[in-house]
Amino acid sequence: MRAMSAGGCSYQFRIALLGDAAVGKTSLLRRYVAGEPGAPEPEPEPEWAPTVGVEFYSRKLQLRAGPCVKLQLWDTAGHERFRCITRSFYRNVVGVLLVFDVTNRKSFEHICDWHQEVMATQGPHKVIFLLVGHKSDLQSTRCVSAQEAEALAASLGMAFIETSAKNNCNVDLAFDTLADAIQQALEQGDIQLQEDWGGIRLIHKTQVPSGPPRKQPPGPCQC
Ligand SMILES: Nc1nc2c(ncn2[C@@H]2O[C@H](COP(=O)(O)OP(=O)(O)OP(=O)(O)O)[C@@H](O)[C@H]2O)c(=O)[nH]1
Repeated sequence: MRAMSAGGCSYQFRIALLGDAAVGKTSLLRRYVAGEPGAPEPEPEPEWAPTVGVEFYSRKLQLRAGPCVKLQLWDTAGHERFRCITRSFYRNVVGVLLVFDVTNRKSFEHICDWHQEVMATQGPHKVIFLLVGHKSDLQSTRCVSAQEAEALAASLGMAFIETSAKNNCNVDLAFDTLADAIQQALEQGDIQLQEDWGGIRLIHKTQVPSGPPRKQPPGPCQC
């Protein structure tokens, strides 16, 4: 199925960011949301405060394949004490960014546990994952190489991207890549729209051709 719309969005994709506490999930999301054309000036960076439960963000995105989608973005707390709250959200997402900090080996080692958590609670719907190695600006204290992260991503059947909220490196690329993969899975029938599932929602049914697809991104930065 393929729906298109003139001005509004065709679909809403619900996406969650998961990973250990303090890996940078909130910073990555805030950077992404602040990058939307016409978005208000970002608030000054607050002192670091852990996320409590789940916080919600959204951004519109013109997909490479044509349609405009609304991404509903769920920022989950990484701390164990919020796990029973965050776990209840996994069933209703179509995409997950699994985030670790390239300077924190434990956060990388816990990626399989995060993946397993989602797989165990996801229900009948397919979830598209992306592995994100965050804080790539901190090269001198890095302790997870891109090669090992790529190998892990390949073994789990997902792509891998390194990002930095501080340098604004690959932030848009990470979300674009995940959204494009979801759209592709939808077009190929690997994911289906279902009334009782909030992972993907059809929000415009008008069959009016959409505008031109967005320009190709310049490619990943090498930070
Ligand atoms: N150097 C560097 N620091 C970052 C980056 N992104 C986030 N940080 C810092 O990492 C710390 C944790 O960031 P958060 O975004 O709050 O982490 P989180 O994963 O949302 O944490 P929880 O809400 O506890 O799960 C903060 O001090 C941020 O300033 C980055 O790209 N580079």
